[in-house]
Amino acid sequence: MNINIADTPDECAREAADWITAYAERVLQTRDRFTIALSGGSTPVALHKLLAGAPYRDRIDWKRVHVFWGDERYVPFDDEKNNARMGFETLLNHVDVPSEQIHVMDTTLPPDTSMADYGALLHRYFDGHEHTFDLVILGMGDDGHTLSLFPGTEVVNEERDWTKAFFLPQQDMFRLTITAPVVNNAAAVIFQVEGTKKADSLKEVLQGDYQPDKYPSQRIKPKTKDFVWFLDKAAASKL
Ligand SMILES: O=C1O[C@H](COP(=O)(O)O)[C@@H](O)[C@H](O)[C@H]1O
Repeated sequence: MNINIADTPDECAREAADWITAYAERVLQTRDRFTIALSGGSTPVALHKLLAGAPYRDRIDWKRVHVFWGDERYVPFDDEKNNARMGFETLLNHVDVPSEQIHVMDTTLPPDTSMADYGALLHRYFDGHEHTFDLVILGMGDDGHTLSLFPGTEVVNEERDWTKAFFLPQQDMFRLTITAPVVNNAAAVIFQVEGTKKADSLKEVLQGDYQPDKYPSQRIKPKTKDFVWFLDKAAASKL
């Protein structure tokens, strides 16, 4: 695991964009496709916008990229809280990924059906392969959640199923998510975490006792050496 600390959120996004671009170029030299899981929330916006513009956009062969999401809020696609909508507006509307290679978590189906379908899709893509995704991009909430693995929820401890849907009472909504086993078998994983409000949880996640029910990001322990935390100084201030 590597920890990269940038002075500002903009620098943090730029360093993550540099890393992702170099890594995607490297993977596509020897393989015909690049599979990536995007995160939601607000942190990835700056990163996406960088990847969608020069010089990054032109260094990645987007026609060979297959896009997935790590998690979704169960709201319609055009709702401002929808993670996939954000991914399209900030990145996918500006690069050349074939539409059949973009796999949103469907919020028009019942939540369990949507996640059963998504799990089946992931198994079709990755069964028989050494790794799952080539890259999973993760964020972390102020409370230490990642994906839709929230403190105190059963899904944090999921060992078998690759996807889950569940109702999150504190947000009064269903959540759709991939689970720790699929992330921990990815070829590369990065976290992007910014801001003072995340500093306390981040310290616990990285340096505290192992308490994944309280700090679900601790469940992410990929086998790969390509595991990088991109932090800004504010998020890293308590380390
Ligand atoms: O709800 C979510 O929150 C986390 C963190 O979001 P941020 O706004 O603090 O960057 C995000 O990683 C996750 O995908 C999203 O669904």
